[in-house]
Order: sequence, then C-alpha cells, then structure tokens
Amino acid sequence: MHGRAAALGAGTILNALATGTGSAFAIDAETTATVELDDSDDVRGTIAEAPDADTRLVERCVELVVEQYGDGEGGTVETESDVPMAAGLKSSSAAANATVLATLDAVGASVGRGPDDDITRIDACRLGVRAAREVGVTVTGAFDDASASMLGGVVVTDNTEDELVARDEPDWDVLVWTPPEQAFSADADVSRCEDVASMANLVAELALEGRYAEAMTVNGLAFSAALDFPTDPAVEAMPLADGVSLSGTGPSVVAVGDRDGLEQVQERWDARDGETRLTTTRTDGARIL
Ligand SMILES: Nc1ncnc2c1ncn2[C@@H]1O[C@H](COP(=O)(O)OP(=O)(O)OP(=O)(O)O)[C@@H](O)[C@H]1O
Ligand SMILES: O=C(O)C1=C[C@@H](O)[C@@H](O)[C@H](O)C1
Repeated sequence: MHGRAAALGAGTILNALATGTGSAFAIDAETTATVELDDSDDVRGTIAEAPDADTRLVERCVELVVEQYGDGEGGTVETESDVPMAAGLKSSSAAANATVLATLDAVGASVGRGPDDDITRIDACRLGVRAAREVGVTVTGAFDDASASMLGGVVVTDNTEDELVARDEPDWDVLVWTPPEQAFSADADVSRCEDVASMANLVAELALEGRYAEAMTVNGLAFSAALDFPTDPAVEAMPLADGVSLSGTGPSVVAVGDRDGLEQVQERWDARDGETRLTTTRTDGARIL
C-alpha cells in the first residue's frame, strides 16, 4: 500500500506564542512524503536531508491515520524537503501534512468536502497538529502554520481551539532570509512572548482588517525583541518592502512586496551569512501526488 503527498512551507504574520491567535501564509516551498504500508508492527521514518533528525512527528502521523482509517498496518515514511528544518518556515507542519495525506492515500481514504469523502483537508490538518502536540515539537499546536500549509493562502486561526478564523488568497512576491542556525519551536521562551501580548493583539486586529503587511512588520519587531533576534534585517527591508517579519520562532526573516523592491532587499540580505531566496505565495495548498 503506497501513498505520496506534498505540503507547503509558510511564513508568519502573527506568532501565536503570545495569545494563541496566529496568522501565516503559504509559500512556494514543498515537503514530499512517501508512505509504504505493510503488515509489520511499527512505523519507521527517514528524513532524506537529515538522517539523524527526529522522525517521531512523521511516524506518529502515520500511526494516527492508520488507527482511524487503516487496519493496524506498520511501514515506512520518507520525507524530502526544500523547507529547511527548524528555520521558522514551518517545516514541521509541512512534514506532518504531507505525511497525513500520503498515509490517507495509502489506506485508500478519500480527502475532500463531498458527502462520500472520508475526511476534509482541514480535519486531516488537525490530525497532524495532534501528532505535533503528542511528540512535543510545538507550543500551541501551530494550527496557524498547519492550516496555511494545508490550504494555501493566508490564514488567521485560534490555536487554542484549532479553528480557522479567516482565510484569504493574496498573490505576493516573498523574500526569505535563512541564517545558518536552527531554532526549534519547542525551545522558544514562551513567557517572553507572552510579555508582548498587547502587540500580538494589535497584529491580530490588523490582520483581520486585511492589513497583512503592516501586521507582519509589527509582529516581527515585537517577537524579534522577545526572542532575542536582530531587528537590523527588518530595518534594512522596511524602505523597500511592504512588510517584513521574523518567521515563526526564527531565525528566518520573510519580506513581502513588489519584485523590484524585494530584489534590492535581497542584495542587502545577501551580505549576511546564510541563504536568501525569492519566491511567491501559494494558494493551492497541499496535495496527494
Ligand atoms: N522534513 C521533515 N521530515 C520529518 N520531520 C520533520 C521535517 N522537518 C521538520 N520535522 C520535524 O519538525 C521538527 C522541527 O519543528 P519546529 O517547529 O522546531 O520547526 P519549524 O516548523 O521549521 O519551525 P517554526 O514553527 O518556527 O516555523 C523536527 O525536529 C522534526 O521532528
Ligand atoms: O509551536 C507553535 O505553536 C508555533 C510556532 C511558530 O511557528 C509560531 O509562528 C506559531 O504561531 C506557533
């Protein structure tokens, strides 16, 4: 029994660690999961780019789907990804969503909104969020990141209830800077994030008014300060981009705006260690391959 699916990375508009309300947008970066189910007793995961990394998230995703839609199968799951791990670009959400969809494909469960479908995409996404909570790779469950990765577009969510509050489909150019370090969400200083809750409430208001670019800039300044990341990249981008923010719990920084302006920001950010990449938003979301 074989299944294969791809899900998207994402950037941050509002980090949910302060209040539980979060907002994220899908970008054109993908993680692909390939699942092979058999009559073995356990699930073994492999991450193509990182053989020593923690595979419990994707293994738990397979187990949860098999428990509900399969027949007790074990097997293997392998991910391949161009979303860098623990860089703030929602690698965990992309891996979980791709794995959940690939496993649903493998057991022959149909994903969609029709009366005969077994599960909707948003409920498939909730399974991945449950797995992320169970293995401890998230603080709030990160339903904001997960739903952006699964549905595409911009989402605003209540991560305390795993509910979608708003969704939109803007078409943006996006610049990403990823420094060479990693920052695991589970290690983030939540109490420092809670200290900037008043700014998070302002960011949520702006996002719900559709003022996404301003929202993300306020988010970036507040959470860079709370989590001790530099604000220089944001200041360099502000005259040339519509919005710029620390993404997730860092260390990546994302900017949105017009292509010309972002190319000029890229020249500035290229002077830093790490990698820059010009990409776009995606509105189509995750898919079975
Ligand atoms: N390609 C992958 N395949 C399998 N598991 C992955 C993959 N990428 C990430 N993970 C899992 O997600 C964990 C990292 O999660 P974390 O939330 O810290 O990173 P992130 O989602 O990139 O960050 P952020 O939430 O700030 O965007 C890894 O330890 C691993 O368990
Ligand atoms: O682990 C979490 O709960 C989160 C991590 C970051 O990606 C945040 O951006 C997100 O809002 C929540």
